[in-house]
Amino acid sequence: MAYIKIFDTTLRDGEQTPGVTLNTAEKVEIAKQLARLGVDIIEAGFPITSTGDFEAVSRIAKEVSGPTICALARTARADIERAAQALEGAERARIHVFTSGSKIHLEHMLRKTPEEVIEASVESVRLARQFTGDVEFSAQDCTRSELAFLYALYGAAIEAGATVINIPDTVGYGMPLEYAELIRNIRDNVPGAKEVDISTHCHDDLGLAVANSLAAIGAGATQVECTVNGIGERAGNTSLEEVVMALGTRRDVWGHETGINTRELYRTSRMVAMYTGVSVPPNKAVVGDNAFAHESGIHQDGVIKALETYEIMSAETVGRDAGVLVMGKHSGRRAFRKTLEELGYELDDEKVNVLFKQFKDLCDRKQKVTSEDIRALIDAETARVPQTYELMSVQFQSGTGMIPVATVRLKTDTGIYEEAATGDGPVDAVYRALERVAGLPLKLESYEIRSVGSGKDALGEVSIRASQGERLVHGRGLSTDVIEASAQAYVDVLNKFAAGIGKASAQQVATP
Ligand SMILES: CC(=O)SCCNC(=O)CCNC(=O)[C@H](O)C(C)(C)COP(=O)(O)OP(=O)(O)OC[C@H]1O[C@@H](n2cnc3c(N)ncnc32)[C@H](O)[C@@H]1OP(=O)(O)O
Ligand SMILES: CC(C)C(=O)C(=O)O
Repeated sequence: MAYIKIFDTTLRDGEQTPGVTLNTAEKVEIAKQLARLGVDIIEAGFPITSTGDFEAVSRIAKEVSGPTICALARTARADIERAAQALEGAERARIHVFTSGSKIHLEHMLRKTPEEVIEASVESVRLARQFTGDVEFSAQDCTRSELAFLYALYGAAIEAGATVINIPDTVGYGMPLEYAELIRNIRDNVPGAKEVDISTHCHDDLGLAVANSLAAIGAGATQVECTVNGIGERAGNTSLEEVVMALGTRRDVWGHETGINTRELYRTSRMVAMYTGVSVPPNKAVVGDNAFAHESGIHQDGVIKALETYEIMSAETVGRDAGVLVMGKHSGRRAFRKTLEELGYELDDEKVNVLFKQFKDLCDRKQKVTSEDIRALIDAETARVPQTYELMSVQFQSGTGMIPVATVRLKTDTGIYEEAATGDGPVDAVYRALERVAGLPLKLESYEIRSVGSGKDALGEVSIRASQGERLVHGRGLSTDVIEASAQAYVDVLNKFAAGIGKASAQQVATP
């Protein structure tokens, strides 16, 4: 079993995410959280970049204890001296010197010969060693570099004093088997490589950053560079939470351990998402909203019976609330009943079946059905009286410059009846049409509408009070369509009058 060092570069490569800038206070807060999380190394910044970056590294070096604090530098004296200056006061300091390894970078970007690159690297590593005994050396673009040059370059860097050699897949070009082979080759062919830490630094251009990092660990790498939520340049870096949970959940495969307190993973992810403004996609492994949510009936039935049927790790392990059942159109009766119980309702099978049907109908009309929606369905159902009148359909037309007109269709014991009427507004037109069908003049005493849940497909709940003579009745309707909810409330009133419910003495409702 090996100990895999977690090198977090959220504050350096993570901040290279297009559009992201963190201020010093935010960086210090994140660094403190990374220390609580238990990362081994925090790459706090690239101090030559700006005064702000220098200050952030400087404060983190002085204020954050536990992890080694690292600063990035090109193979340039000014970069290295600035990095060393920023790291003053750190409990443990590392300077990370980088150059490039590929022909493409040497010819087009650095415009240096291989010999010049080796010479600058050796000088820079030596200079960095004058400030700290912990020097990491990287050559960008290793996966597109010639092996012979990499052997010479890394060999020279180790000889000059590098204590960690990092093998970046800078452009996310490597394939897992190929990248593992590269790590193995460097380990076996670079003099001194077995005496230093070999590190991975992968980008996610082809969605393989985590897979490549794991493959490298399998080939002998002992340090993984990664970022919280996988943020970083272009498509981002290896996601810290994914690589850590892959190592932990499949210890049977990898046989390694990390120093990460996984219970801090979710909180760290939330903090980074909040400060960077880069939100986590819902389907993101480990920290996404849906990572421990179960929506379909068969899965829900499984996890209610035993969590391990559909969960390979528990939500609590990564610091989240237990897996949740998301009620939606794919949910089944078992999950629905469990949700009712959690909401505090104990209902018999018959009621559950009626509600389940209403719930499924609602799911067809509404994107997200919330607990509040379910509660509203239960309230409406439990307050239900015998259905003398059943609303079959309601249609209306209204608009600027036209008189609203509504057509309603009601079913009773004696048949189906339809009437149309105009009104001052669509609800008034609907109520007049209903009044005609029922043949029962009612006085509307009050009308209230409120939204249940949020969003444009929230349910509208309409409550009305209507009287006939001395009798006063309260009716309720619930629908994603507020006019339909208004009609339902009126029909509820009609049914209550028909059932003899009301404040005053019973009075027969006219049959249409
Ligand atoms: C793969 C990575 O993530 S690498 C890190 C990327 N991060 C950043 O670039 C941080 C933000 N960068 C910056 O603020 C600026 O680019 C600075 C301050 C670093 C440099 O700014 P400038 O001096 O204006 O240079 P500019 O950015 O235009 O060009 C980069 C220069 O660095 C050189 N360079 C690039 N990498 C290296 C290296 N590893 N070692 C030495 N020189 C290098 C380039 O060849 C180029 O030199 P040139 O101007 O002589 O052609
Ligand atoms: C500085 C190096 C390690 C880097 O960020 C890369 O190659 O992607």
